[in-house]
Amino acid sequence: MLNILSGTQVKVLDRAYISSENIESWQLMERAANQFADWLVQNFPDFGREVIIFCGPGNNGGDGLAIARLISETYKCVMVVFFEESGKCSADYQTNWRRLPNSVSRIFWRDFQSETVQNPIVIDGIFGVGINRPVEGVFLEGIRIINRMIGDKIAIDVPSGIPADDCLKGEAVKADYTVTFQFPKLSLLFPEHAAFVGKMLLKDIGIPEQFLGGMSEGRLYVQYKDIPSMHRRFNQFSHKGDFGRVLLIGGKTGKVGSMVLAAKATLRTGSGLVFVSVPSSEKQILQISVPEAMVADNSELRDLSKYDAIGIGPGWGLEIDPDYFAEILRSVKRPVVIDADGLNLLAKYPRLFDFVPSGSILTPHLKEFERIVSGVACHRDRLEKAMEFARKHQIYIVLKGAYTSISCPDGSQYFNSSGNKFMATAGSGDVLTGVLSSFLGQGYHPKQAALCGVFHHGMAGDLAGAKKNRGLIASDIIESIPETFVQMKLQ
Ligand SMILES: NC(=O)C1=CN([C@@H]2O[C@H](COP(=O)(O)OP(=O)(O)OC[C@H]3O[C@@H](n4cnc5c(N)ncnc54)[C@H](OP(=O)(O)O)[C@@H]3O)[C@@H](O)[C@H]2O)[C@@H](O)CC1
Ligand SMILES: Nc1ncnc2c1ncn2[C@@H]1O[C@H](COP(=O)(O)OP(=O)(O)O)[C@@H](O)[C@H]1O
Ligand SMILES: [K+]
Repeated sequence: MLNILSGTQVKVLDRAYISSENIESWQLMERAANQFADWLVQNFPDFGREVIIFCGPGNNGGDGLAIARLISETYKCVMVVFFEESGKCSADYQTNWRRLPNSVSRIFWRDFQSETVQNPIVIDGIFGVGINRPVEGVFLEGIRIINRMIGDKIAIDVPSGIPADDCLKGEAVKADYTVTFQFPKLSLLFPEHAAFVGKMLLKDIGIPEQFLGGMSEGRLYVQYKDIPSMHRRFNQFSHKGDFGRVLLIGGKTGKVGSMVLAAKATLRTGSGLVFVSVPSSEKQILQISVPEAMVADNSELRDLSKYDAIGIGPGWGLEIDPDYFAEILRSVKRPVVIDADGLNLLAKYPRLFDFVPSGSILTPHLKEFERIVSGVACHRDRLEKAMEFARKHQIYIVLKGAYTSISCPDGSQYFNSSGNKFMATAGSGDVLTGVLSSFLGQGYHPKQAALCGVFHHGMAGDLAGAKKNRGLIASDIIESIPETFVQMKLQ
């Protein structure tokens, strides 16, 4: 797992690593520039296009200059636009300025005429994580020039203007791609910055993970390689009971489809027995749509101790008696998954939080979260509030969206890397409820259930999205869940 450090820690990390490896700081910059240049050459193979690189006065600009040198023999025309005379810039900027070959043209920002270039590749190296105040003056002009230009725009590390860990105040470069180094900077994961970051690419510059671990601030980025070892293994003699009995509660008239999706997803994630509680008028729909599931009648709801996991809320409606909900929560003696109307009921009747079993997993999307903790200013604020909430109630908050975050009662916060925009379609969240309930029922610790569940759900969405693109529907995610286990070679 990759630690996400704050912007101010990047310099500390750099220094510590450089001294432990006995290398020069420009050599680390060279690795970053090489990674960027390799990606550029592979992805933009029209070498006749002009490449314009905007270089600010710090190491982000230094990266830009190193990149200019590295690509100067591949692209026919490479130009550096600079803002300060080299003597006033960072030491590694100066080193790379001296190493610029003659074939790279250099132009002072005020003399640059953007109208004279046609469809260039524009590289933004004005500021990276070292930005420490809102941008104004010449650099703001630079950002505006980039934003006015027409071409492919690629930010080095961070789109200039965006603070590494906070929300943008003012203007910033609107990039199509951001190639970031070592770990994703926190602010690249904020929904408010989507139009600035574009597609994020993560490039390793060779600082070992354990090095970052020593500086951990409790924020981690979860990738494919982290997941298989988190799974429980089952043996050849495993039986239905080992894979868990799961109960799902929800699905009022007109919304029973949410229970159909959740039940199918629970089964596809490997649960042994799935029971569903829906209003009696909806039972038949459920039985016909999911013959593998059993419909729980009210008498079965009296003894909740026989279920290994319970998922509550999709399509439930807001008319549910809060005392009935409280009774369910009180009588379950283990963590539950709460989604959709389960969350809306908690927001409507906050006293219900007192009954939520510790270790439970709550899965709000941004709106649902805001109903629970009103007054959210931006994503930074949301993440802090989610963290506080998780600690206070000793629960897991799965804040859904791109880079879904998982805030844990122990103060750690994880960011998921799988998933895609095509999953923003009705019922995707119901599928997640099923996946999470299934892992809880299979005996996973709630943290493992949350991390594995969110990752597999996103990965299933990626597999389905590769075939269905924007035609993806929630059922496609369900059908792709088994492939996620096959690809990870899970037993
Ligand atoms: N391990 C890694 O990740 C690696 C990171 N690397 C790269 O280094 C980048 C970080 O470089 P960095 O620290 O030099 O900061 P950077 O963003 O270039 O700007 C700082 C300069 O701008 C100034 N300044 C700040 N705000 C300002 C404002 N609003 N308006 C005007 N000026 C402002 C500030 O000076 P000040 O005025 O505050 O004294 C300073 O001169 C990082 O993003 C990545 O690209 C790789 O090369 C190697 C490995
Ligand atoms: N742009 C995106 N990138 C990655 N995942 C996404 C994106 N948009 C939505 N998702 C995922 O799809 C699911 C949508 O859930 P939710 O908003 O509850 O949908 P619904 O209420 O329609 O079931 C969440 O798991 C979320 O993380
Ligand atoms: K930048």
